[in-house]
Amino acid sequence: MPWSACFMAERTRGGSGRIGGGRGQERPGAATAAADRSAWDMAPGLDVGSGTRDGGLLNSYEAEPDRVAVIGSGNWGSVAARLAATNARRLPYFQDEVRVWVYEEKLSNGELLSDVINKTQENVKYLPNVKLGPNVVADPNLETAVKNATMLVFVMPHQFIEGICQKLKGKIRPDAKAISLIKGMEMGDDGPRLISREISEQLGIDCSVLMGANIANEIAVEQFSEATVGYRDDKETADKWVQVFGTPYFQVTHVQDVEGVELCGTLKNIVAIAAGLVDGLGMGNNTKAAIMRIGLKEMILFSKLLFPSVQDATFFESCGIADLITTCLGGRNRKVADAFSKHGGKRSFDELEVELLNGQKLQGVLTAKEVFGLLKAKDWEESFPLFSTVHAIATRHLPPSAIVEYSERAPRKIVLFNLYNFGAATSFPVSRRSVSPSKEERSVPPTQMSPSQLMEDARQIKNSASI
Ligand SMILES: NC(=O)c1ccc[n+]([C@@H]2O[C@H](COP(=O)([O-])OP(=O)(O)OC[C@H]3O[C@@H](n4cnc5c(N)ncnc54)[C@H](O)[C@@H]3O)[C@@H](O)[C@H]2O)c1
Ligand SMILES: O=P(O)(O)OC[C@H](O)CO
Repeated sequence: MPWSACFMAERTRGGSGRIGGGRGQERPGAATAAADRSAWDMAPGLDVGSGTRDGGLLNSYEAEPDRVAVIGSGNWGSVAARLAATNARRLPYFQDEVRVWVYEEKLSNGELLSDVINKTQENVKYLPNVKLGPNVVADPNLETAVKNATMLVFVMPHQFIEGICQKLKGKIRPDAKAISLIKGMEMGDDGPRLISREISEQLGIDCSVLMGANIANEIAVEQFSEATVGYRDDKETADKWVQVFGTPYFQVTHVQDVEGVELCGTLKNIVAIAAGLVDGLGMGNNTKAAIMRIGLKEMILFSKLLFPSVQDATFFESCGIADLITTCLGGRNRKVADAFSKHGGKRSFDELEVELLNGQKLQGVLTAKEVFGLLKAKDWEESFPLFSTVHAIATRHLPPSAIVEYSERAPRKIVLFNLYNFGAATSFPVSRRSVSPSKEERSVPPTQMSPSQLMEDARQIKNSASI
């Protein structure tokens, strides 16, 4: 795609977004290492994103350039650091250094990962053969990694976020802004909690999200991609996040729908597991497209049941349909589910994750479990046959083939009622005996989560699913 076309594009829904405008400047005195610089890096005079063009951002940064810290250094964390470092070098309103917190580990040659990153500018374990940039500093100490940072980028597997937030309490600037690149959610005693909410509540700071069709290895080699920033009400900060990450090859827009954007990124991982399962079964494109369609429908319904404010249009941004497609075609969730399926469900996801991903982590299996916990609590399973079946397969209560046998047409209640009320099913196939749920189980979801139209949609899905 020619960059000129990108520059002309009107980008931001509900904003004044425009690509181009030509105010971008090389930061005076910025570290330069021509060998490490992309064409974009070398191109002062171009700017990207949807932020205020004519001095707005620059003026607001004159007092103190922002300092970006990246918390997490896996596959995507390393690419996020590379993007932020590129922009920190070239834009005057960012401090040059981008510090990255590294979960320290010893490599097979005995060296520490953070030492190697600092020596080679390369995350040899999680993003080999890609230079992160001369201004990236790897720091295994969480406290010093975030010291004085005004912009905190959270990017790690979601299961670790709670512990990290605990450690960060009292260590960050109270005026810091956060963004979560984490695709996942948590189930607390009080119900589901999005990761951005967890960060916000634990640390008392604003937290936006960035999600999109973003297979990290492709962005690392600067193939054209898009992403969506979701923000709550602080558009100025959303503009800044666009400046932190946007490049001509990584087009970032923003929408005022933080929950919608985050739930897209979170839920698509469950659908990707389903897509991998059908791949492993040797099924073709039609089957995978059907899985993606059903999955998208469940993503929309689930998101709106949880947050009625979620906007339909969000599902058509990069964070929605585009991420669903790329993950189902080429992501890690798909890859491991494919292997699980090929092994007939005899080897666990945990085992295959270790074998296939070299320390990288899946999010889909855990997310399916967390989402299923809520479906069960609300008696929503029948309205979410694909999500429920993925969980039953991943926990090896159904065979991989159940993904096509049960998605959107089978008596999910039977399977899951058996699973949770009478102990786990031990052999396949699962009986189709009808089991009536109790009165309590039939109770409708709480009214604050179920606008009448949504519940009507849910009822329609439910009816079409029953046999
Ligand atoms: N990789 C991608 O293509 C991609 C793209 C978009 C979003 N994401 C999302 O970004 C998030 C982070 O994924 P990633 O790809 O950067 O990571 P990853 O899966 O590549 O790597 C796992 C990371 O977890 C760290 N880790 C291991 N044990 C830990 C612990 N106890 N505490 C803290 N950290 C620990 C490892 O050091 C490593 O940095 C996930 O939510 C993922 O869904 C990933
Ligand atoms: O590799 P996955 O399955 O974790 O997906 C990666 C990204 O989320 C794709 O946008």
